[in-house]
Amino acid sequence: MSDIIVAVDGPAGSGKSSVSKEAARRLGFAYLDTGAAYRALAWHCLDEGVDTADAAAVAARIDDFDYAIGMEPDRYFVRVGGEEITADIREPRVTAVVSQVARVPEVRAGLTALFRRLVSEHPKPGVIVEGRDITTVVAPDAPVRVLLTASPEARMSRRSAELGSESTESTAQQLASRDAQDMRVVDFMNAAEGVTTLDSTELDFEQTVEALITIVRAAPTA
Ligand SMILES: Nc1ncnc2c1ncn2[C@@H]1O[C@H](COP(=O)(O)OP(=O)(O)O)[C@@H](O)[C@H]1O
Ligand SMILES: Nc1ccn([C@@H]2O[C@H](COP(=O)(O)OP(=O)(O)O)[C@@H](O)[C@H]2O)c(=O)n1
Repeated sequence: MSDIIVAVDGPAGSGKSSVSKEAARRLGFAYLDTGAAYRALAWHCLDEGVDTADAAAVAARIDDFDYAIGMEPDRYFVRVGGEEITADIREPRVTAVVSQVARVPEVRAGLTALFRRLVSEHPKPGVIVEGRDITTVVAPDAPVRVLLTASPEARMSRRSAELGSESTESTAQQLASRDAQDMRVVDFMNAAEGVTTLDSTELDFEQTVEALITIVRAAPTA
């Protein structure tokens, strides 16, 4: 059982994955990227020829979804049915349909149960769990809950720098449209009661990691 659960939510490109992974590494904690599971299920649907716009067809895939994820910050991997798909789930064709998969209630219920099991089974002294609904749905009782934000301009320029090849304009459009679709399901733009907002717009990567670690260390149970 992980003692300290650190819940981190925020919009696309705010730095959730990279900052959470590095903070977990320095704290000796595990790290759970929940977006990877939604991406992996979307990849699986595409692989099986399932129409991702068909909610019932997508929901039918959740019960036998054979998913594995690395929660060691230095040994991150994603597998479905034993096949390693760590890089595949970041492909634009997956990113384009992941919000359709994530809006299906049966998918959210199934993956939420999976995340809670993974968090409870991990042997590290703590775990940082990042996504969109961790502070509100997956782990609302976590002793540390953070909303990681950044201005739309900062998020878009970070994401387009990361993707390199695509034009900044199309990256910005895709990011904004995915956030808008995701916001219909769960609010990750406004901090829920008791959630600390960490705005990284004016912080570099190192400063953001340090700020998150400071919040974790200041928590009563940490
Ligand atoms: N504070 C920051 N300043 C500059 N770049 C950052 C900062 N935080 C994260 N990044 C970079 O921005 C990109 C997007 O971060 P990522 O962790 O993938 O975001 P998210 O998981 O929220 O979508 C990555 O290349 C990451 O290294
Ligand atoms: N807790 C979560 C995490 C991700 N998601 C969905 O999964 C998608 C991919 O999440 P991600 O964290 O990999 O996205 P990025 O912000 O890293 O691009 C999001 O666009 C949401 O549709 C979700 O619904 N709930």
